[in-house]
Amino acid sequence: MTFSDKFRHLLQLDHIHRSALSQKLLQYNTWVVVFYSRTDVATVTPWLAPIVWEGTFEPTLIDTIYKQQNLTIATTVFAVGKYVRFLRDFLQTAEKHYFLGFRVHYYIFTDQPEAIPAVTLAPNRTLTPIKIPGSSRWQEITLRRMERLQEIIKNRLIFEADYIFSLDVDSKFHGHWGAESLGQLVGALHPGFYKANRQYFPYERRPQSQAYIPAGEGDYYYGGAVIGGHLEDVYRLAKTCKDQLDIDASKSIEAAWQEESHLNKYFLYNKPTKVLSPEYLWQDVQFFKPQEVKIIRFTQVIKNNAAVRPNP
Ligand SMILES: CC(=O)N[C@H]1[C@@H](OP(=O)(O)OP(=O)(O)OC[C@H]2O[C@@H](n3ccc(=O)[nH]c3=O)[C@H](O)[C@@H]2O)O[C@H](CO)[C@H](O)[C@@H]1O
Ligand SMILES: [Mn+2]
Repeated sequence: MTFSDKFRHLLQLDHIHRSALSQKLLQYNTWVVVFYSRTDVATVTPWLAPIVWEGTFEPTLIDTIYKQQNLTIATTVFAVGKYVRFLRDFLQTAEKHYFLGFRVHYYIFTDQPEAIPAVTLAPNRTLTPIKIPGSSRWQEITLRRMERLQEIIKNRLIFEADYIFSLDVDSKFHGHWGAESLGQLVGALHPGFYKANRQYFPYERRPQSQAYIPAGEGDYYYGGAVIGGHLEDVYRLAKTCKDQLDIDASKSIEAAWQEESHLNKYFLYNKPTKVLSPEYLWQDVQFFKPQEVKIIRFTQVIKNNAAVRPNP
């Protein structure tokens, strides 16, 4: 193909994409787009990453744009021991709200593949069970996710997906979660601390830990239940956190909130390019819904820790 052939080909492609898009893009009023904003919450970080709140974006528009790219969203979920009981609700509600119309590939890490419920998935959506050993400590299960995550991205997902989300299984979807959440590196504001002064963030405060964040530092407190982004970026995050967790383990120190503490340390020095508001990480225990939260999209269900965890 000569240069001019290639150029003509690109122009044709561009034309096809534009005409396919234009119909859908015209489906809403332009004034809505021009005035889309919120004044009651911060919608951008000091490093100009969007903070995704309801009312700051047009879901159909964003989904339409990203659908042109024919993306696959890998979604990794751990369900070890008694946590397999959360899978049915997680999957059933994900099929109602999560990346509808996109190719989604769930990877379920579990010690009991036979206990994965048969949930009907929409076309273009698949589920792969991955057998891993159980553990007698819940802390070990949650922090080992980083190791598994970097392994599976390197060995498998780079061939199978474009973006990844790692999500807690003790959760349910209640509202739209689509392409507005995509970005190079994505974190979610923990619902318990998004209005707190950073001196109250439960960062790891012991200098002996690799997750240590000194007083007077820190942007936000991110929840460990939602991590997302491009495969390469999440690989770097998972690999770094795994290495830091190993160093801590060799000194017999476990950070205050296990991998969540290391995640917060990582995000302090590697800023997310997009931040999800607590709409994307709510907790049913917080039954009071403040005014700024217009919609709850994904929430941690109430669980009896003593009944589901292998240890206190
Ligand atoms: C809302 C939020 O940000 N939650 C974080 C928080 O507590 P959580 O109370 O949400 O932690 P959790 O008990 O839900 O454990 C995190 C996840 O590990 C998996 N799991 C855990 C135990 C088990 O026996 N089997 C099993 O499969 C499962 O996918 C679960 O969703 O702190 C944890 C680390 O301490 C994680 O960072 C969680 O993401
Ligand atoms: Mn959880």
